[in-house]
Order: sequence, then structure tokens, then C-alpha cells
Amino acid sequence: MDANQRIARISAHLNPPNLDQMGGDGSGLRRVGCRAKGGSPGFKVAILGAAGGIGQPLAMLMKMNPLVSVLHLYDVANAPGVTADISHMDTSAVVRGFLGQPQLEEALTGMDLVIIPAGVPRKPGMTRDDLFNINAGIVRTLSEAIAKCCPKAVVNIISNPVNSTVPIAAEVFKKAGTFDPKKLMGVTMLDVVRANTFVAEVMSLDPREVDVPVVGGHAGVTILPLLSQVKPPCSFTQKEIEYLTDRIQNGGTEVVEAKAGAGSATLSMAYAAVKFADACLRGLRGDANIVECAFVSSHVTELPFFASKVRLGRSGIDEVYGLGPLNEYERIGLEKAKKELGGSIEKGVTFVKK
Ligand SMILES: NC(=O)c1ccc[n+]([C@@H]2O[C@H](COP(=O)([O-])OP(=O)(O)OC[C@H]3O[C@@H](n4cnc5c(N)ncnc54)[C@H](O)[C@@H]3O)[C@@H](O)[C@H]2O)c1
Ligand SMILES: O=C(O)C[C@H](O)C(=O)O
Repeated sequence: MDANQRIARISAHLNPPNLDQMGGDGSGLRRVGCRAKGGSPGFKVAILGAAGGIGQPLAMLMKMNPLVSVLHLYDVANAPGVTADISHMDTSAVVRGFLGQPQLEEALTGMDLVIIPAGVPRKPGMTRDDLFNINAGIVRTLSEAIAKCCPKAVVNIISNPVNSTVPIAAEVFKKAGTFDPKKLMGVTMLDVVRANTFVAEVMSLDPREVDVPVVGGHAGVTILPLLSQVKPPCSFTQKEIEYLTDRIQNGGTEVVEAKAGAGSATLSMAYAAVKFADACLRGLRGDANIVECAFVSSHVTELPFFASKVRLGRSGIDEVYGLGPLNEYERIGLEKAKKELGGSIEKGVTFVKK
């Protein structure tokens, strides 16, 4: 191939002939595509909401993941710019951008894993449930497209309120006849990441060595750290237990208040999302003993969804683990968590059924 042919080949990828027909919102913005040589037989991953506060660092970190061969970045705004930027990274994943609803189906077709951080974040004084009115509709629309275009993909939902958005996605998939409880996961990894960090601080440990199971859900009292099951085993005073439980349950609010109106956790969330997505991909690859906490379809309690440890495998979730022995403090916490969680799950289910 001579120099002119090589340049023509690259230009063809940056300006595929059908771009203008695909101009999502009629704005004239072009879908950006970039093909690196790569060659690794990795997984195809789509991020929906890829131009947002979480979406951008998440896209960057997924582009660095050697398990990813194709990375689709979808958003209703700014997808071309983020895609052009990320696509210059010299890692092997091929990056393509998709802008607006008309390009959603193409963004999803053929994907193995779909990660959803689309939606509005909290401002100080708001609860995660205050986001329901806007984010419920966004997650419903995106889930409908997933059911149509990649019904066998593993789906990681980040959009809040997770306690309701996961039941919304499940209801949409049930309606479409595509629901597979092994494939749908609410991302609660940030609660685990925070718990590991805060426990390490209190016990003067390396956070990378600490493993705190966090069960229940992803809002206030539904976030239930099981400090009696921390690894390495730790002996906490009652004061330390109360301090840690409160800090873990309110870690999100701590960031929302510090950002003072500029949004909620984005960087630590992108880190947590990539940690969880990487675990899903290693499970899909067939690696053994991949165990993480997630908010999933569950029989662990009487509620239809609950966060607990799950084993990830070739088909998504291979096993949902029970809670293990709880102490009295955790049993009381569990009752409070279930009470709030039941209402949030019901709200999500009703939203789709109504
Ligand atoms: N699960 C968790 O632990 C966790 C942690 C942090 C934040 N969150 C939640 O993640 C969500 C996103 O937070 P953020 O800080 O990135 O917000 P953001 O406003 O910075 O970004 C959201 C992105 O979603 C896009 N978007 C809006 N509607 C869309 C649609 N219909 N389709 C595709 N994209 C759409 C926006 O254009 C924007 O780029 C919020 O709901 C937030 O509460 C969850
Ligand atoms: O707190 C929020 O609103 C965002 C997220 O759920 C978090 O835990 O940081």
C-alpha cells in the first residue's frame, strides 16, 4: 500500500460515506470513528452517557482496558468530541462515537457489555430518589433499545436511583421477553470502594488489602456495610462501627456537598465502574472466582432485588451469595434497608407497568 492509499484508508474511517445521513440531531455533527490496528479478540463495550462527568473518565479507562476490542461511546450531546479525543489514545480498542437517539441502535448492535451512566446527578439537598422523574424515563428508553439490539449483553446500570432504575430495566426486558436475571446488574461498587478506603484509614491498613462486603442497595440506609465480615478480620469499637457505617452510607452526599452544585462523584465512580466492568469481562472470558457486590435480581431476602456478593462468569452472574452471619447491629440495619428498598423497587416496577 502506498502513502496515498494509507491516508485514504484512515480518512475513510474518520469520514465514512454515510455519516451525514446518520447526523443524529440534524446538527451536522459527524459520527466519529477510529480504527486502530489492535488485533486482540476482546469484548465489545458500549457506554451510554459517555460524554458526562462519569462517562468521560469511564471511556478513557475502558479504552485502556486490554479486554476491550471495540468501544462505542453514545450520548445525546458532545459524543463526537469525546470520541475524537479518546480515539487518539494509543491502546488497541477501536473507538466509535454515536450522537442522539437515531444512532442509539447502531451504538448497541453486537455489544457484549453495556454500561449506563446516562442521566442527571444530584445537587446539595437532593436525595437520589429526587432524580427519579428524569432518570427513570432515560433508563427506560435505553433499556428498550438494549432489548431490541443486544438482548444478550451484560448490562451495568449506574444511573440513579439505582434502587429503582434496575427494576425499571428488568421490567422493560420482561415486557420485551428478553429478561435474563444473570445479565442485569446495578453498580454498587463505589460503596465497596469507599468502604475499603474508610476502613483502611481507621485501621491503618493498605486499602488494596481490605475487602468490605456492602449489601442492600445504593441510597442512604439501604447501603449496608457488613463490618463483621471485613477481610482481613478487624475488631472495631462500637464508635468506629457507627462512624464507618454513617460515612459509607453518606459518602455520596459528602461528595455532592463538596462539589457544591457542580454534580456528584464522577472520578471515583468511573474508577469503581471500570473495576466492576473489568470483573464482568473477566467473568465472560471464563476466569474463575470473580466475586463482587452488585444490586441484582435476588432470592437472598424477600425482595426481588438486593445487593450482595455475586460470582461473575461466562453467562453474567453465575451465583448470588447469601449474606452470611450478621451481628445484631447489622440485623437492625438490614430491616431498615429492606423497608426503604421495597418502596424504591416497587416505584420502578410501577413506572414501567403503569
Ligand atoms: N451508581 C453509583 O454509584 C453512582 C455514582 C455516581 C453517580 N451516579 C449517577 O450517574 C448518573 C450520571 O452522573 P454524571 O455525574 O455523569 O452526570 P452528568 O450530567 O455529568 O452526565 C450525564 C450524561 O448523560 C447524558 N444523557 C442525558 N440523557 C441521556 C440519554 N437519554 N441518553 C444518553 N445519554 C444521556 C448527558 O448528555 C450527560 O453527558 C447520575 O444519575 C448519578 O446520580 C451513580
Ligand atoms: O450520591 C450521589 O448522588 C451519586 C452516587 O450515588 C454516589 O454514591 O456518589
